[in-house]
Amino acid sequence: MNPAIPDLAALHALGAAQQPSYPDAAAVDAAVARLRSYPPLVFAGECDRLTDKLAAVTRGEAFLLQGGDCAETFDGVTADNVRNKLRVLLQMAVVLTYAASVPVVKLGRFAGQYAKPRSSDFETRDGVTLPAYRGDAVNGFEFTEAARIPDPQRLVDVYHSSASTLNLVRAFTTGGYADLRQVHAWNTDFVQGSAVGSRYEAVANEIDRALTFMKAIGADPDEFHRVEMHSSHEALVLEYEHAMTRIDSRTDLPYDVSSHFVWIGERTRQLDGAHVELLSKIRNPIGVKLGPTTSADDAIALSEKLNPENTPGRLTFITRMGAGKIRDLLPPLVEKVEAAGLQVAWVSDPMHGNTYEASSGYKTRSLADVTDEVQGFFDVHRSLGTWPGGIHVELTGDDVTECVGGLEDLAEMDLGNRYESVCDPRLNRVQSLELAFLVAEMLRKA
Ligand SMILES: O=C[C@H](O)[C@H](O)COP(=O)(O)O
Ligand SMILES: C=C(OP(=O)(O)O)C(=O)O
Ligand SMILES: [Mn+2]
Repeated sequence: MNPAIPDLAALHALGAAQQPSYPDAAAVDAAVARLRSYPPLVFAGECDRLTDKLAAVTRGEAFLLQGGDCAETFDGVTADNVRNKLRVLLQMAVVLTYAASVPVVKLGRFAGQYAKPRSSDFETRDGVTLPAYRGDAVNGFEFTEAARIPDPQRLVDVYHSSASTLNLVRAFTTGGYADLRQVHAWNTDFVQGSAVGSRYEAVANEIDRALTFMKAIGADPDEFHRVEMHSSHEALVLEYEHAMTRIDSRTDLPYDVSSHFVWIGERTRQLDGAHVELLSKIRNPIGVKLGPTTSADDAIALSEKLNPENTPGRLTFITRMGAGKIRDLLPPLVEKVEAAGLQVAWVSDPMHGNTYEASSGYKTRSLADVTDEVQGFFDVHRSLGTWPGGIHVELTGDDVTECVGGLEDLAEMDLGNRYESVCDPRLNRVQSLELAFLVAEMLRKA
């Protein structure tokens, strides 16, 4: 390990929030040793490419679409599931690119998104209290004492599940599934019959015409054959991220090779804490979630520590204020960070500030709030003359019933029909596409 990277004990000594309490230290050491022996999941050069793309976002020349599950599960690593997630991201990207004529940087919240910070360490059901579920990386979702014990072997399973997911994503995105000439084929099943499905079909028809025109004037159709899709997750469990941090042979610099992009969550962004320390050492492009308690000084200090060279593309601030607060809280933050001359990409997470509990007990979000936060984000950036650089969304390619609202008018009483998330409520495919059309409209005006 590069001497610049503190060892795990030193990191833990800094204080690390939201970590599992493993009962068996020897088993942790064994899992970490196993992970250290595994090959990288991504190549450092790919991370650099993503940094370059995010530099374009920082300059206002591209838009970031980051999306996927709140929490991936090991059981969810199936061909259908991965394909459906990819498909909705491709459809959204097409809508955004076409309607706004802006390059869209595609970043999946997948192939590693297995660890969850929680607001409480415990969960109580029918008078029984057990440790909270912290993601498949840590413990089991099943509500039993045995399942909820943190098991470090799960970190090894995270590696293998991420490898399978990434392998399939790479196959789909380079092997023809993501070919722009497939733009109609992505519009299948339940989406096709929806209002937003027909709107998409109209865009797809126009893209067809544009492709035919380009072919006629001699453009190489293979240009449209592949798509670049990157992976990302929250860097939460120190053992995993530390074991996957390696020295790049080209540059002799450390990269977290578990994902192209990793971010620090709202609950772990303490300036002198372990997560900020570890991510300050790696060379990947990174993000930090900024919630409503973030002061401009906090954001500036984070930028100085995480991006001391002020490299464009290195740092993305993902704001998640809530629809009711964004118009008040975002302006002073953006103003001061920009006045300090800091190079950051500004991205909106319109999900995490808008979660509430429905009367049925389900955690949910309303598409109206989600849209309103994104609108507020665009309004603030427009008034300050800064670039609204992207969206970070929890979504799925399936027809789930987790968030309310949208053109299908999903109501709170529908939530039980198909609520499958093991953590936060995700937009379903129709809601995701609807959001893409709304954001495309905002982008066009921006
Ligand atoms: O996204 C994940 C977080 O763990 C989540 O927003 C917190 O949810 P909780 O309040 O259910 O723990
Ligand atoms: C936990 C998450 O977000 P935040 O850190 O912003 O609460 C998340 O992205 O799932
Ligand atoms: Mn979440």
